[in-house]
Parts: sequence; structure tokens; C-alpha cells
Amino acid sequence: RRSSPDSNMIWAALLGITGILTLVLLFFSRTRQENEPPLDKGALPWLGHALEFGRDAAKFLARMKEKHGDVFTVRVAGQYVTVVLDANSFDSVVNDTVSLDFISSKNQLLERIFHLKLPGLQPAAEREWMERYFQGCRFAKLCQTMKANIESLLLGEVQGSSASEWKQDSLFSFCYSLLFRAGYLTMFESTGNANVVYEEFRKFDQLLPKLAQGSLKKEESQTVNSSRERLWKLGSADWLSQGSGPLSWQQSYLRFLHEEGVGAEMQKRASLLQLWTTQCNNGPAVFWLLAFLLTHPEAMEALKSEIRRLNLQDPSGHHLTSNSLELYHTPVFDSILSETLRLTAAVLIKRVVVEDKVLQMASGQRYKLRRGDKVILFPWLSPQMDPEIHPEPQSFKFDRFLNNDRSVKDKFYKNERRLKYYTMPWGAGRHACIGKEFAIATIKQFVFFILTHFDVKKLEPQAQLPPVNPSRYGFGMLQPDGDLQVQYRLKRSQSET
Ligand code: HEM
Ligand SMILES: CCCCC[C@H](O)/C=C/[C@@H]1[C@@H](C/C=C\CCCC(=O)O)[C@@H]2C[C@H]1OO2
Repeated sequence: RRSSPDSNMIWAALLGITGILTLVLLFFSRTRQENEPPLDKGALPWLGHALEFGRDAAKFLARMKEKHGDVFTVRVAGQYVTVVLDANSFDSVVNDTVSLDFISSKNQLLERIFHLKLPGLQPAAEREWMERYFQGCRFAKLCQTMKANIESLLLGEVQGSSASEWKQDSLFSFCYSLLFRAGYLTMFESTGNANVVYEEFRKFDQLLPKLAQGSLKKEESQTVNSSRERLWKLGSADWLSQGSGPLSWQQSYLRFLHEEGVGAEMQKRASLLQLWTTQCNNGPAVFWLLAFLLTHPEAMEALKSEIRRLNLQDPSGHHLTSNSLELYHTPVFDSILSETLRLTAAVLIKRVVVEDKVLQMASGQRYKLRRGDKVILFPWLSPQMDPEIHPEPQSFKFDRFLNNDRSVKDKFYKNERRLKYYTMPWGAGRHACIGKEFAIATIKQFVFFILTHFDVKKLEPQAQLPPVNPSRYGFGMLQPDGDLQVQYRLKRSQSET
């Protein structure tokens, strides 16, 4: 069959265009330059490693570390991301506020996840406001109210059931729901319907990683949109028309935003951001801690014996208040919490390179970073799961952070160098967690109350920990895929009083 002159011309044009595109791609395509980290662009044009990264960031980054070492650059959806996994060199990332910027990448996420734009708001002013709130009298009041809410919600769970009757529940749902509701009543609306907000919040939270990565399916997108709308409505608080009582944390925050010139619509959206930021980690943290205790009897026994030694009473015979509980030395509990967070806190620390930078490694090596690229740390992989720092890193060892004399162990080494960052659940530098002390106080209150007032056991004695949901790597506390069935009841001595 003979082709017409027209189709010959079309073929020639197509070939020409393809040739030009190939030349342009070759010319502009990125190659590794001298003194730059190893470059791994992945097989897919433009997308690079985006799919593998999104599916399971921990697995992907571990594979790259195996291939390239502690520093490398990968292509992820058109972006070049340099990953730094040498904990001895973290300071040159977390302490650099000149060449590296946190805000622009955070703002992108805020817009995508919460439809939130706060152009007039100074991030430093907001952070300062929050830091001040989590100190002194207001902090003490928050701890007290949180303690009261935790206790009444926990006791509410067994109200009406007879003294020795075991109740059954799924541990993750139980912990997340209870801590969310206690946190909501403490910081947001003390008279609100925390159950309804929690149900909606979970739908949103479950899809948040996919929303952040832009990989939602159509029906998931609809769920997220309607959940977000409902949460905006449920969570909007009016700080102006309140009576004479003290403002809640949320109302004070909204008043602060108003004074900074933020309008009502963005205030409502910022409220949801803060609801997520302040409530998404405590429940999962307590779940993992209790799940480790239930699957490691020696850890449970060590903690119970520490609690018995405290006697949980002050010399005047009164039960401990939340403040005095914080004052007690609880090295075993502290070690168990650190070990829990080492295994299950998995935030990605991300910065944008705003001017060309030389990354100074502890080894003396220097790497050039290009403006416009991103830099990330993933402390879960390194230092938290590094076998040179923490032998048998996959195992839960309740005394990993204890010295032989039961004092807190804080000396860890890599390559004979003492590490500043041997575990990093709270982030580091100018953007580290603001609520750390409050979170620790809350987790301690919850765990101590449950162990002193309830009997708790696994439903199936042989049951193991559920696996991790791999889509959560990078988004704060990990969550399980599945759950752990447990039984609990009020302790005899408590039900008699
Ligand atoms: C186990 C519990 C918690 C863990 C593991 C945790 C962890 C973190 C981490 C790693 C960051 C920094 C993320 C980054 O560098 O991008 C962060 C930020 C933050 N956390 Fe926490 N957090 C917890 C609980 C809380 C609680 C209870 C509150 C408040 C009530 C809170 C308030 C905040 C706030 C406001 C920020 C934002 C800081 C900023 O943007 O500058 N966190 N948290
Ligand atoms: C999702 C963006 C909001 C950031 C708010 C705040 O600065 C951080 C709060 C962290 C948050 C960390 C989770 C995700 C960060 C996104 C990682 C990425 O850039 O891909 C969560 C609550 C706080 O601890 O864990």
C-alpha cells in the first residue's frame, strides 16, 4: 500500500518534533555535578520515585540508603529531594534558617490539605503565641483539665457494668477515641459533642496522607471534602460572644488570629489544622505504648513496680495531682515512652533550599545543594532504626533508655562520636513540637490511671502487635493496619470504693 504525500509529511513532522523534544530533554535533563550527592532519578519520566515513595516511604528510603549511603538526591514528581540520613550531620539542616526554608513547603501542604492561606500572619508570631500558652499557669491548668477529662471518660467506659465484668474493645480505636475526646474537651469545646467530631475527624485523618500526596481516588476525594466541610462547621467557635468564663485554648487562638488580621473564614480553617496538629499523635502514641506493654510482660511488670514504689500518694495521704505526678521521677516510664516513640514516631522533616548551599557533613565531606531543591530528614530510619546506634532496632526493649543504675540513658554513639540526635520523635530546631511537655504529661496521666484503676489484658493471649499502615510514614505517629483486641475491667479495689 502506498502512503499519500500528506501522511508522509505528518510522519516527518512527528519525527522532527520527537527529535527536538529528545534533544531538549537531554539538554535540560539533570545530571549529577561535581560534589553533589548521588542522584537517582528513577525510571518514570518526571514522576521519578513518587509512587514508591508514597506507598511506603520507609521501605523506599531504606532501599535508597542501602544503594547510595547516608546522603542522596531522588526525583519525586518533578522535584529533586536530597535525603540526609547521617544523624551526626542533622544540625546543618535543622539549624540553617537562611538557606533552608520551612514555611513555603508547609504553606503548600496547608493549602492542599486544609484549604488554608494565611498570607498576613507571621509564622514566628504564631509560634511565639503558642509557646507562651504552653507554659506557666495556663499549662498547669491545661494539664489539670486534661487529667480530669481523661479520668471521667475512662470511668465513663465502665459505668453501668458490674464490678468484675470484662469489657472488650479494639485498643487503637479505644485509645484514639478517648484521647481525642479528652483533648477536644480540654482545648476546644468543653461542652461540645466530642463523639461526633471524633467520628468525622477519623474519616479525614485516615485519608490525610493520600490527600497530602494528591493520590485520592474519586470517592475518597468526596469523603474528604464532605468531612472537611463538616469539621469546619462543627469546630467553628465564637470567642466574642462567650460569657464571662475563661476562653478555651481554641478561642484564645482565634482571638490571636483575629488580632493578626485573619478573617473568619480562614480562622475556621486554621482551627481544623490545629485540631489535627494537636490531637493526631497522642492517641496513636498511647496505643503503641499499651500494646508494647501487653506484648512484653517484663516491661509491664517493671512499670507496675515503679508505680507501686511511687505509691501514688503524697505524704499527706492525698492522691497525686497531675502536677505532682510530673514531679515524680519515673525513669522506667520515661524509657518505655522513649522506646515506644523510637519505634513509632515517623515524621518527615522537610525544608526548601532557597539559595545554593553547601551541606557540611560530620565526616568532613561537603555536598552542594541546588536552590529550588528540597532537603528531608527521616529520623525514624536514622537514627531511630539504625542498628549501629540501637542494636536490634526492630525489638522493643523497655530499658533501652536506662543505665544500669536505672538513671536515664542519654549517651548513644555512632562511629565513636556521641550523638546529639539519637532519637527524634519531637522534631528539632525552630520547628520542633510545641506540645511536647503537654503530650508527655497527658500520656503519663492516661497510662498511670489505666494501670492503677483497671485490669487490662489481650483478648487472645497469643495475639501479636498489628503491622504498621505503611502510608503513614512521614505523617507523625504511625498507625496500625488492623487493631489489637483487648479486655478491661475496673480493678476490684476501685469498684469497691
Ligand atoms: C506523641 C505526641 C506528639 C508527637 C510525637 C509530636 C510530634 C511533633 C513533631 C515531630 C512536630 C514537628 C514537625 C516538623 O518538624 O515539621 C510537631 C509539631 C507540632 N506539635 Fe507536636 N507532637 C505530639 C503531640 C502534640 C500535642 C499534644 C500538641 C499540642 C497540644 C502538639 C502541638 C504541636 C504543634 C502546634 C506543632 C507545630 C509546630 C510548628 O509548626 O512550628 N503536638 N509535633
Ligand atoms: C500537614 C502540614 C501541617 C504541618 C503543621 C505542623 O508544622 C506540623 C505538625 C506535625 C505533623 C507532621 C506531619 C506531616 C508533615 C508533612 C510532611 C511532608 O512535608 O510531607 C503531625 C502533627 C505534628 O506532628 O505530626
